[in-house]
Amino acid sequence: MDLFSSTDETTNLLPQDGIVHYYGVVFPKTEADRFLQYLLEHIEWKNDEAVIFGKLIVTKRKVAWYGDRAFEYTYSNTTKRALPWTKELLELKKVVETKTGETYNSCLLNLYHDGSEGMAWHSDAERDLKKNGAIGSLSFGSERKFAFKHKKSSETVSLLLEHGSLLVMKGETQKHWLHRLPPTKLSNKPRVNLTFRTIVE
Ligand SMILES: O=C(O)CCC(=O)C(=O)O
Ligand SMILES: [Fe+2]
Repeated sequence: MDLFSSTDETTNLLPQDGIVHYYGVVFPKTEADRFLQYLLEHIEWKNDEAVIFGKLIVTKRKVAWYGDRAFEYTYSNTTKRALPWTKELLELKKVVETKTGETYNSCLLNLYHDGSEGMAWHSDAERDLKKNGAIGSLSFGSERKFAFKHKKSSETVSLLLEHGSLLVMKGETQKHWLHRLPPTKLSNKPRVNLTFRTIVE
């Protein structure tokens, strides 16, 4: 047995101040291909908007938000309302809940059309999110690098998020670490990411 395999769910990728587990590929290729196609075609993709220094910024990356109820969720100074789950999203949620041993009541989806689109350093610790709640992240499509940076020491940890893979961030990860999806010249294909979260009211 490979003792330090990154797909071993007991291996914490962070050296301290948080917990990140990479489960590797959790869907067979044909199933992952089918989910990618479904997500590209049937999710209600919208341009992501942010208000930065009072200016409205519209990103190329597209987003969608689904949940148990029509939750309102605020980030980057804009408010979004969750859509009701689809059958397929509930199927994916079930897989993430079973594998991670956690429950979730909402999901933020991101569509990166190609490697020119990414997401800048941030942490997911908005007011609406459960404090230290687990975030389960599924990736479909183009394989992309994902990186963590410690807020104080600037230490970084990075990994590749494969087609059909699962990652979980939990404990104090959001409090102490930033994460990002760097843009890359290595990809000209789309990627869809789903982050399952817990919203508190
Ligand atoms: O695309 C990813 O893998 C990460 C997305 C992310 O960090 C987020 O939605 O907050
Ligand atoms: Fe994030």
